[in-house]
Amino acid sequence: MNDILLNKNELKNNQGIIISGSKSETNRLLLLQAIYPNLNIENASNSDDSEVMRNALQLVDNSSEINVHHAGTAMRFLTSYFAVKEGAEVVISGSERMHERPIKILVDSLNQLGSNISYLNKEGFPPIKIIGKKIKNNKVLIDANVSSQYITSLMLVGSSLPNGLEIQLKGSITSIPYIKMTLSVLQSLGIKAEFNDKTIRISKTEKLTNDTFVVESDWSSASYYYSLIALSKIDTQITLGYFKQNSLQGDAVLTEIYQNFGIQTIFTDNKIILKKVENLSIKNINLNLNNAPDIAQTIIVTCLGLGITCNLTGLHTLKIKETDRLQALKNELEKFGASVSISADSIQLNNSIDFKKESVSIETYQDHRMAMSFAPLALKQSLIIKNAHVVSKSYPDFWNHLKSLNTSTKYL
Ligand SMILES: O=C(O)C1=C[C@@H](OP(=O)(O)O)[C@@H](O)[C@H](O)C1
Ligand SMILES: C=C(OP(=O)(O)O)C(=O)O
Repeated sequence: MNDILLNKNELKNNQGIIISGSKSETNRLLLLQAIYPNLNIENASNSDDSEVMRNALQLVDNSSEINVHHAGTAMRFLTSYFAVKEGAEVVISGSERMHERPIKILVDSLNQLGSNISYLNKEGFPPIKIIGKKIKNNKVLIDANVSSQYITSLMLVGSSLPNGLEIQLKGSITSIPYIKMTLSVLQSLGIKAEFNDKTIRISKTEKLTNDTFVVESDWSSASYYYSLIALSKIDTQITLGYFKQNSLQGDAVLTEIYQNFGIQTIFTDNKIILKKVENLSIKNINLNLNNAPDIAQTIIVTCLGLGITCNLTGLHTLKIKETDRLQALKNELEKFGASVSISADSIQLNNSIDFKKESVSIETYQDHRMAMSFAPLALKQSLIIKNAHVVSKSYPDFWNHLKSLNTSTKYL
């Protein structure tokens, strides 16, 4: 499968869609399962990124080469895992893009603790070589402004260290809900962990008091249905499982954000019903998405589809994700005739547009979220999504699920 043609269409009624488990929760739990083998994970993610994590952690040989492909969480979480595993000797590499995604902040902190990690190519970037060490130190300082994944990575190994771990965060803290997710996962398994102001403390824990964790489905994946419903007629609705009202995932903020686009979220049992209840007449929206960077692409494409201008801020991390997402969005949104400006941490969609008769071809830059965030625009005009298979990084079922709602999904 390469490119996919989405002819202009309306949503069809359906029996509801079950989205697989959150990749963020799953990748945390897989690492914890490697430390605490009795841990039982239910509704785990079927994403490529979780598969990469699973395979890497199943290595029996202490001396191995691991390729994490595009999986940022796997790259960062596995670095700490092997760095504190006495006797391990591994090389971790990834896709070309992964070798442009910085890791120095995490490596410096681990080496400060007593690890032995070196760069095989460019200083500060994967591939890296790790020689696992027994870590006796229990205090570490880390820059918190570039990626919360570095902090999660340290938190996940903290309870396995002989003296636990105290992590001091330096500077402003980015993507905070992901740190809180890690904290909640640890606490719910019975690991003593606290996060006050700029200090995180994880206590040494031999055994989990609760050894089953049910992963909630992935809210970032749900965002594409919010966009589809936002671009549909009043009363259109869709049911998604399995979600809960008290989510650990910051992207559950979708329920609030999409009220701006006339969408109501109804929680019933373990599912949500998204329903378009109003055609609101807002013309412009301003949002700081520092807490929910992964839904920025979804939201700006919804705005384009609805003819709303928008100003999204707090997005400095988008430049170091699967692609430079700010530049990629600008390139693709401008194909529709939109005027888009970007800065180091923001993006503005400045005008509304007229949709075209001919299909528009969307480049996806090896970024699953470029493919999935543009797909809902097929309710407004025909699209060709290039390299459509990229979605499997987080949501392998995406095109099949979309097809169950929309008759015309054609592989080219
Ligand atoms: O911890 C996690 O599971 C994630 C943290 C976020 O990254 P940053 O902290 O680098 O923004 C997010 O964008 C990513 O998709 C998943
Ligand atoms: C940024 C993402 O993932 P990662 O950083 O784990 O590659 C994402 O899924 O949008």
